[in-house]
Amino acid sequence: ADFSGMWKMKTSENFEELLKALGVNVFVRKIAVAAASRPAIEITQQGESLSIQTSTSIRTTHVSFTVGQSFIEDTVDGRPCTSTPRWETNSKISCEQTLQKGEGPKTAWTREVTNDGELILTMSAGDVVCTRVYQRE
Ligand SMILES: C=C1C2=C(C[C@@]1(C)C/C=C/C(C)=C/C(=O)O)C(C)(C)CCC2
Repeated sequence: ADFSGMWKMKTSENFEELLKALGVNVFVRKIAVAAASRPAIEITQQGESLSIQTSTSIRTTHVSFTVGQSFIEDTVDGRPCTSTPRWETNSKISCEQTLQKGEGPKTAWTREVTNDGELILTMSAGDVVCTRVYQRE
């Protein structure tokens, strides 16, 4: 599947609950929820390699990875982890994360391009799952 494009968010559910499950305090959660309500996502893909830039008013993150190869990124609450992305289907990438240090709930993300051209991101922490749906600009 092709994840490339400029994506804008259509819906988000459980984002604040995700941050709460990760122990983010209410003050920072409110800032993050506000900032993450209007993200600009830019994905470029060459074969199995993806580069994802996630821009918000207060923080922009940039990850590049090749599916099947572990890489280092931050969890959504900003903690360094080792991520291992793999194809779950030919249009869905599943990525398990392992914290580099310290303890915390098990985190993971999935990214999927649907048949009607939407991008679905799920981020999980323990049994809390946040689902965000994007459309191409
Ligand atoms: C603004 C964000 C902030 C945080 C994480 C992030 C980066 C949340 C954005 C996530 C998005 C936009 C995900 C997506 O839609 O892919 C922290 C909790 C460290 C706190 C500071 C503000």
